[in-house]
Amino acid sequence: MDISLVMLGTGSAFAKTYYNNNALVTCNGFNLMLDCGHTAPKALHQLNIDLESVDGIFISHLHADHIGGLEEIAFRSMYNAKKKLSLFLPESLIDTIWENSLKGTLENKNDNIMALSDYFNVVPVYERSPVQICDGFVLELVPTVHIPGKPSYGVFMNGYLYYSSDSILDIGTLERLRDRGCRHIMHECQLHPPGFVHATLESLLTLPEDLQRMTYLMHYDDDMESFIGRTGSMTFIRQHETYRFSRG
Ligand SMILES: O=c1ccn([C@@H]2O[C@H](COP(=O)(O)O)[C@@H](O)[C@H]2O)c(=O)[nH]1
Ligand SMILES: [Zn+2]
Ligand SMILES: [Zn+2]
Repeated sequence: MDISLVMLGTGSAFAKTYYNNNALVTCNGFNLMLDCGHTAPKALHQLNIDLESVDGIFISHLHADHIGGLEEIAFRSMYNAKKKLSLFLPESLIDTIWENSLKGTLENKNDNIMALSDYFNVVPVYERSPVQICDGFVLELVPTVHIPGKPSYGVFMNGYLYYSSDSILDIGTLERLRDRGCRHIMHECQLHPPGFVHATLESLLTLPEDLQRMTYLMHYDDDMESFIGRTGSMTFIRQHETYRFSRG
C-alpha cells in the first residue's frame, strides 16, 4: 500500500524559519501524525487540515519539538471535538510522558481526569512487534541512539519507508533496513557540527551511494538553503509539500 506524507515542519529543535520536525502520513485513508511538537497545531491549521481528520499520533521521544503540541490536541479533543485520537506510544515512554511531561497540565482531579487514557486511546507499541495501524498500514519501531539513557525511536512503515525522527547516524541500522526492503529513508540532519545527539551532514555524507540516493533530509537548521548542492546524493525534504512513497 502506498504512503503519502506531508511534513508539518522540517526544522531542528531551535529553528525559527521551519516548524518542528513532524509529519502527517496517510495510508489507506488513515491519517497518522509522526510526532506532535509545539508548532504542530499551527502547521495543521495552515495546511487546512482539520484536527478531526487526524486519526492517530505516533510519538518517537519526549523532546518538546516532538510532543509539545499534545496538550493542545488533548484539550481540543476532549472539549471541542469530543473524540479520542489513538496515541501510538512506544511502551517505554508511556509512564514517563504522563508523569514527567503532561500530567502537570492535563490532570484535573475535580473532573476525575487522572490519566492519559482520559484524553487518548493509548496504543502501546513494542520493539520487535510491528503494529497494524489499519488494513494495509504496518508500523515497526526502530530503536535509535539520541540522548544517552533516554529511549527514542524511528519507524519503519510498510517495509519500505524509514523515518528516523531524532537519531545519530547508525549506518548498520540503515543497511539492515535496506536489506529488508527499505526503499526510502527520511533522516534527520544537523547541518553544523558537532552532532553529539544528532546526525550531522558530515556523517551522512559517509553513507554509501545507494543509501544516499534513497535519503531525504529533515530536522534541519534555518540556513538549509545555503547547503543545497552540498548534500551528495541526498535531498532536503520541504515542509508543507506532499510526497508519495511506494515499494517500487
Ligand atoms: O542531552 C542533551 C539534551 C539536549 N540537547 C540539546 O537539546 C536539543 C533537543 O532537541 P531535539 O531536536 O528534540 O533533540 C538537542 O538538539 C540538543 O541541542 C543536547 O545536546 N544534549
Ligand atoms: Zn527534535
Ligand atoms: Zn530529540
